[in-house]
Amino acid sequence: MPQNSQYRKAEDIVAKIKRILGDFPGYRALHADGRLYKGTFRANEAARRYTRAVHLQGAEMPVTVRFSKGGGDPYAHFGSTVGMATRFYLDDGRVTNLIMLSQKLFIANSIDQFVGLLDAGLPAEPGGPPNLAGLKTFLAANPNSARVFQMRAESPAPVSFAHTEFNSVHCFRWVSAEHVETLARCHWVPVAGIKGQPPADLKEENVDILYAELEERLAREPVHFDLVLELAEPGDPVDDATALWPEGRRRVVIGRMTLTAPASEKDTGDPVMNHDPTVLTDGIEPTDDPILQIRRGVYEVSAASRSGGWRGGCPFGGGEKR
Ligand code: HEM
Repeated sequence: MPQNSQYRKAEDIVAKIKRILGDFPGYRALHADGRLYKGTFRANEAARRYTRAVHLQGAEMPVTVRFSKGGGDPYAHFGSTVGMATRFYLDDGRVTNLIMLSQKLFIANSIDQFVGLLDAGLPAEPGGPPNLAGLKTFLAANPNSARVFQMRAESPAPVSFAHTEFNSVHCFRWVSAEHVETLARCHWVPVAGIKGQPPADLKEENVDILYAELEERLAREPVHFDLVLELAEPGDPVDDATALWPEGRRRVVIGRMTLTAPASEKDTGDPVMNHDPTVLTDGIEPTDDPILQIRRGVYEVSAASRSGGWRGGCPFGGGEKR
C-alpha cells in the first residue's frame, strides 16, 4: 500500500479505537498505561548464525523496556494482555525496536478484517458501550479472529512481568552475513520461569500492581529474559498474525537481557518513545504481514496525537496549533 494512503487508513483506525475504548488525551491509544525500565542485552554465539543485525553480534548494549497494560484506559486494572516494548540503543546513535505481547496471536490478519472488527464494535452513540451484538456477528463470520478471542479469553494473567513470556506475534526474516535467510517468530522467555494466575485475581489488586511488584523485585535483584527464535518450517504461515504454528518448532536462544532499574523518558532523551515495530536494522526484515505493515502508520498517528504533534502543535517547540 502506498505510504500516504497507509497514513489515511491509520488515522481512521486510531479514531475508531478511541471511539470504542475511550479517548484519554496525552496517552497511547492502546497500551495507554506503561512504565519504562532499563538494562542491557548481549547476544550469544548462536545469534550470528541467523542474523548480521548489528545489535546481535555479541557486544553488550543498553536497552529500555516499556511494560504496559493492553487496553486504552490508563486507569484500568491489569488483564491477561500485557506488552513489552524493547528498544536497543546502537553504538552509532540509532535505535531499533522489538515489540512483543503476552499473547501469541493478534485478533485480525488483514487491514480490512481489523477495520471490519472495529466497525462492528463501534458504539451506537459517542461515549456509549461497544456494540457487543455487532462484535458477535463479526466473530461468527470470521472464525480465525473468533479463535484468537477465545484463546485470549482462556489465557492466564501475569503474576509478574518477570514470570511472563512475550511473543513477537509477527514472523520476521533474519538474514545472516552469508545471506542465509531464516523465517522466525521471536519470544522473550523469562529466566525465572513462566507463572500465571486467573485474570479475576488482578481485579482485586491495585491498578499498578505489576509495576510495583517489578520495582520491588528490581530493588533486590536483576530480572533476565532470554531472546528466543522460533524457526518456521516449510508451509508454516509467515504473514498471518492469527495463525499459530504447530507445537515443537525448533527454538534457539540467541541472547539475554538483564533489567536492573526503573527508567524514565527523560533518561532516554526521547519524550515520545514511539515503539514503531518496523524500526528494524539490516539483518532483520519484515515479512508481507499486512498487520505489521499498517502498524507503522498507526503508531505514528497515535504518537502524534498524544504528543500534540503534527495536528496539534509540537510541545517541544515549533509546530502550529490548529
Ligand atoms: C492493526 C493492528 C494493531 C493496531 C491498530 C495497534 C495499535 C496500537 C497503538 C495505537 C499503540 C499505541 C502507539 C503509541 O502511541 O505509541 C500500540 C501500542 C502497542 N502495541 Fe499495537 N497495534 C496493533 C498490533 C499489535 C501487535 C500485533 C502487537 C504484538 C506485538 C502489538 C503490541 C503493542 C505493544 C506492546 C504496544 C505498546 C508500545 C509501547 O509500550 O510504547 N500491537 N498499538
